[in-house]
Amino acid sequence: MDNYKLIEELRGGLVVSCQALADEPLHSSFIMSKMALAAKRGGAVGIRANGFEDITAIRQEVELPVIGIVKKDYPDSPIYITATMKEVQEVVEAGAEIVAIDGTNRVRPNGQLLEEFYVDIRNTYPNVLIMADISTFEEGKKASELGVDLIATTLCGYTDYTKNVALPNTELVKSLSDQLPTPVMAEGGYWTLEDVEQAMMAGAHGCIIGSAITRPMEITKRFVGKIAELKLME
Ligand SMILES: CC(=O)N[C@H](C=O)[C@@H](O)[C@H](O)[C@H](O)COP(=O)(O)O
Repeated sequence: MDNYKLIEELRGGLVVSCQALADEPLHSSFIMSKMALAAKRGGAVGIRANGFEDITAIRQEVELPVIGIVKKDYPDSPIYITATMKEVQEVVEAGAEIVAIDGTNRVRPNGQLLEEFYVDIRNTYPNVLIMADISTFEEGKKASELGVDLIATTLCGYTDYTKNVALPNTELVKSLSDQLPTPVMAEGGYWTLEDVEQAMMAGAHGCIIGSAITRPMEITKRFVGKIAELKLME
């Protein structure tokens, strides 16, 4: 599929993020591949996944566009989503069509700035689509000016300077969608049908949901929390 068609496939659709890190109960490529299958049967238009093994297993199970990332903690660096070319290579070799990278203005663990990293990716993998995971409007604007193919609001709430922002941030989706030519995926903290409605009304190209669909421990906590709140009111 050509890249223009691929971006169109995501329009008005739901991408399901199928991720469970090593410390999570469902950590398993097999389980993630079945989560992806369930998402596909439910009507998802794409999958977001982490790491070579999960992306490969998902690729074998479903024929949907995959947004690949590699989460890795580097000492002394706050950047953990696809931080260097090594992680990009892993995503591309696993077969993802889209690589999502940290799209903030923070310095990468290898000292690179976003613009240098972006040029390296384009030069090395000219056919791979680049999604910038950003946390603020300014970061989205810069990523758009660089020429990324897609912007996602993934990191809003997860950088030092946005950690107090309430999620989901549909206002950020609106300002990005209104002012930039680059398609914007609403991502981060989408839990209800109303949240999704607001994001789509705000002009989102599509919505990416993880925890509310694929993290049963978080889903359980949410219900348990509600019951605990009700008990306090008795
Ligand atoms: C901040 C960060 O590391 N986000 C990660 C990015 O891939 C995932 O852990 C999230 O699940 C994903 O962004 C979807 O968001 P939510 O799970 O809130 O629907």
